[in-house]
Amino acid sequence: MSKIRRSMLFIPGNTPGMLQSADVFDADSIIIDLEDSVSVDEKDSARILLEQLLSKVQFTDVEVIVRMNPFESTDYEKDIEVLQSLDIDLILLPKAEQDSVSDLTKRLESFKYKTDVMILVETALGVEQVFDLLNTSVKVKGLMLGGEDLCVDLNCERTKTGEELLYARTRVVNAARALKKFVIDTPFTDTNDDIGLTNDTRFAKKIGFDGKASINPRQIETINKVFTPKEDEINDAKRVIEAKDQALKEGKGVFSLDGKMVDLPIIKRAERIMAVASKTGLLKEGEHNEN
Ligand SMILES: CC(=O)SCCNC(=O)CCNC(=O)[C@H](O)C(C)(C)COP(=O)(O)OP(=O)(O)OC[C@H]1O[C@@H](n2cnc3c(N)ncnc32)[C@H](O)[C@@H]1OP(=O)(O)O
Ligand SMILES: O=C([O-])CC(=O)C(=O)O
Ligand SMILES: [Mg+2]
Repeated sequence: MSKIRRSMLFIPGNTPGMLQSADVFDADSIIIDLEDSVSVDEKDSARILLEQLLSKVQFTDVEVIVRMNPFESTDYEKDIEVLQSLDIDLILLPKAEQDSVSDLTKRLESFKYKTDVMILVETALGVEQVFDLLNTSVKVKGLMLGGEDLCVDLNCERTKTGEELLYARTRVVNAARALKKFVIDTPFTDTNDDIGLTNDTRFAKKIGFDGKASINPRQIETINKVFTPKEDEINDAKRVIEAKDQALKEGKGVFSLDGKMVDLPIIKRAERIMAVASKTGLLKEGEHNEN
């Protein structure tokens, strides 16, 4: 069963206080950041802190991701050196473009390193290359869209309603779905605007993202709620699946439920809702059988 990734919490890699309690916030994944939230002077100490933390603390209920520094930076080599010895789930490669994704995946393959890669698409060129980036290696499992850097590169305004990201958002979702990889939306950076966060997260879900990045623990509950199926959705999905089982016995491919047509795409949607409900612990044993 693939992992559930509704929420991913960024934590600056030079903040021992925030890192100690990283697994109490209910985020599905944490992203320990060595890149833009850590100043140049603090990069070495962040790498040391990361090694110490992961040698002492075992995070069992949360996926652990580390955002490294970009390919062009002097810290890239130093990060790879440290990451090779760490037991983490994913490396997040920022400013992902063809050269950097090829370089990182080749190196990881050459040291037979078991950790996989998530790419951070946040340049205009990265958006245009996204299908090929995801297709570079089986090590690339999914992507995150980075709206802040992308808007700098695009020289556009960064608004709360995000019209400026529409092309990039739909393009990265399409590429990820075409290749069966996961796809995570950019963070909403006003930590005091829960209505804005809710609207932005609902929109991300509506257009196909699996989850959304966050920068503050106060954002996690809202994001998880949007990406978790509601009780009535689960009940409707159960009824579709029960009706499908009955229709199959009767040899019917299409049937009507409450006056609405049900055929294969609607059944697949119901099965997907049940799969997410199952991964979030909302079903009783035996209620969902993923095959
Ligand atoms: C564009 C990008 O690249 S985004 C990714 C990189 N950016 C980041 O990683 C930023 C991460 N977030 C943060 O550093 C902070 O949340 C900020 C700067 C945005 C806001 O800081 P504050 O206003 O101090 O946050 P707030 O008042 O909500 O903090 C409340 C508590 O949550 C903790 N907290 C805040 N953010 C985080 C976080 N991301 N992870 C873990 N704990 C956190 C604080 O330490 C504080 O704990 P305390 O009560 O024990 O002192
Ligand atoms: O990782 C993210 O989603 C945030 C980020 O770097 C950006 O928006 O530039
Ligand atoms: Mg960025």
